[in-house]
Amino acid sequence: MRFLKGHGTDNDFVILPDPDNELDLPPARVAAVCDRRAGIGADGVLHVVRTKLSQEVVDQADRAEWFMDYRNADGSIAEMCGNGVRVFARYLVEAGLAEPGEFAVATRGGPKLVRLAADGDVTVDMGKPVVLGSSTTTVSGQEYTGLHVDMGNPHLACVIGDPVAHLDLTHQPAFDPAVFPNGVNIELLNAVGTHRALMRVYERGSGETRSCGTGAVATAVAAAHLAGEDTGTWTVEVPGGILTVTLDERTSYLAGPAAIIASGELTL
Ligand SMILES: N[C@@H](CCC[C@H](N)C(=O)O)C(=O)O
Repeated sequence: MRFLKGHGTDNDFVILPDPDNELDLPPARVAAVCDRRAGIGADGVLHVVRTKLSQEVVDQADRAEWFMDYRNADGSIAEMCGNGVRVFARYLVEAGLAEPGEFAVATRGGPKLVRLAADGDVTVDMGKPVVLGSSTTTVSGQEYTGLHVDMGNPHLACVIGDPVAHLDLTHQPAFDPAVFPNGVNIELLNAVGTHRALMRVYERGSGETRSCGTGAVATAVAAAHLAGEDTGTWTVEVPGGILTVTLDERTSYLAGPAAIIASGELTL
């Protein structure tokens, strides 16, 4: 079957076009595709399906023609992926499946409005982040406290004093399963200067990745909280590049580059 490969600030995805929702994608198959040695290699899969043909999101069919059925690298299902939806939008336009400009994409976290700019950036309206309190994580024996932020998917965003560049994120950081029964994406960040943060992330279902869009918004929320602010624009620097997050009274926006870099045939 045909596949494409794309990324947004090095958060990389295998795109599987399947308009009629005919593909069987058990976790082991997704994990095989995402394997960086024996497969194509990716942080996740963007399964492209017509919204009206997916029972899960058929109620969004009047808003969005296409459903981003997102899977993590281990094959688990996630509600939302901020970089994924930006790459998904880029794919739809390049494939002639959507008109350039503004349109909605169906996700398990609800329909997301995306906008493609002439400079190559893709912006997505991520909705209003929901802060649900605080919790802790432990990385290499060091405990950090952060904000529990719901972006459709769960996040724990911790502003820390230690330089994020020095953290060892090769292992799953510990977290409280009573707070996060379905797992959590963990962002560690340094707030630097005005409205700028350096972020690293350990993603649920994928391990450390070089970027995470929902995580960048959670990071901006945590940095804003630290500064005693609710609104504004934050630059979030991740190992894979730079994302821009805007928080306003009603919603949040995530902006950054998104590219399709390869296509081919895959033997599943
Ligand atoms: N990289 C994504 C988030 C992907 C899903 C996440 N791992 C989860 O399980 O919630 C992003 O850009 O937001």
